[in-house]
Amino acid sequence: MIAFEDALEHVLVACTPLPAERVTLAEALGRVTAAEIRSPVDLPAFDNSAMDGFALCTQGRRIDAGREFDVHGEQAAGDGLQRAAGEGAWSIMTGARLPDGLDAIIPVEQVEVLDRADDGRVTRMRLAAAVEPGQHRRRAGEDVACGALALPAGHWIGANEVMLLAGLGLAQVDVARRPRAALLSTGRELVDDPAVPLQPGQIRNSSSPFLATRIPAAGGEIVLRETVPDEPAQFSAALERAIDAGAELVLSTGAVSMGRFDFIPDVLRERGGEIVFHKVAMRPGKPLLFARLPSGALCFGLPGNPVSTAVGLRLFVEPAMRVMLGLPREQAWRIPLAHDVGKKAGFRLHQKARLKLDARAALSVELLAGQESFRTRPLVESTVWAALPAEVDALRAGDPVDVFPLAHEAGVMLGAQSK
Ligand SMILES: Nc1nc2c(c(=O)[nH]1)N[C@H]1C(S)=C(S)[C@@H](COP(=O)(O)OP(=O)(O)OC[C@H]3O[C@@H](n4cnc5c(N)ncnc54)[C@H](O)[C@@H]3O)O[C@H]1N2
Ligand code: MOO
Repeated sequence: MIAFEDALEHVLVACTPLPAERVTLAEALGRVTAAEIRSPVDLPAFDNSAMDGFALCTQGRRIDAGREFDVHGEQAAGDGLQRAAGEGAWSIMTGARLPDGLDAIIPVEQVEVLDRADDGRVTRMRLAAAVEPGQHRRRAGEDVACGALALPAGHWIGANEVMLLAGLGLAQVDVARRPRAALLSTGRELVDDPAVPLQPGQIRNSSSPFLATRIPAAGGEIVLRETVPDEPAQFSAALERAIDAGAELVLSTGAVSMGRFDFIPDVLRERGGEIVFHKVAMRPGKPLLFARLPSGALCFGLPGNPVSTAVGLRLFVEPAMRVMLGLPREQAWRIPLAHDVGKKAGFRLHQKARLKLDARAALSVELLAGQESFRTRPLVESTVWAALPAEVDALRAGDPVDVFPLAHEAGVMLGAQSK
């Protein structure tokens, strides 16, 4: 049995970053930048107004309240080049290009209208407040200057990144290719089709839909998904189909423990696989197996209990995917325990947990009731995994523990994702 930290290290060193591919911006959500992206343009592209109001030329000096101006023109968002001549003001809308020669905007609420044309346009106004040079002007390139870093390499692309890249007019992005994963559920008790009634002793396959949901969300692509009975020959054939489908990650569930039908290690060895480790000093998920096939594919034998499968995915497979995607190594959050905990020394525990705020808004982590690995209901109350170190046999309220968000990509929200 290997320590969790050593096991994870074995997994991380076995992974290599994947090559880049070019995708459209519409396809870029949930991908990772393969190279830094520098802005090809100034954003905003031109000096423009932050307010609906009147644009003026201050000539670098404050203009006092009370001054009166003729209004010479009107500039709305979308209007093109205009040159302001003379002393006058221009009516201007938010986002409109500043006419050349003008540098400051006074909001419409801060003027007194003195005269209007027949069509309602203001033709003369008085300042009801002073105007500072450059006020309410948004300068070209003030958000992102041409040539400046828009996104670093190894950066997860979420909705905010899509907004930025769309604003820069980038139609395509170079991203890391998605790791290709095969999902092989083992167990003759499993029924995939919810329309098929269960026979005595059968259960629904809940882990396969879970993995099929998480893998694409985590940045991967599923190239094969099968359920095989407890037959080594059938598992071996499914493994071959996985390799033929180009799988770089093979995730199996079940059949890695001590039972008579726990054939995964033998089949992997028969196929020339190297078992890197089998059994980790952790709970749940102790029987976890990690192997490398001659094709280079990495095999994760996830233990069958659904929560063990989820822990194996989150704490081993997702970190592996991060290396393949070129993301930086994850750093656990350190959060104080909300209460005392007793445990047996020797095993690291990954506990269903949730973050909470006390009356003074201090953050702590609370372990949920129902930690057994067959209990899936508490997972829907959980927001994080809390890791209790192997060596300790008790922890006190307030002791900081490692905490992982349920999804690795959710760590983006704490700003930990950029190199
Ligand atoms: N004598 C021992 N027995 C067990 C040990 C042990 O050390 N000694 N370890 C236990 C632990 S820990 C776990 S975890 C399980 C892991 O067993 P396997 O990986 O071999 O998984 P199975 O036996 O095939 O299944 C375990 C359990 O999970 C259910 N299952 C399996 N696949 C699915 C699925 N896709 N969806 C929903 N549920 C699934 C399966 O029906 C079993 O109930 O072994 C312990 N035993
Ligand atoms: O992984 Mo096992 O769940 O520790 O029951």
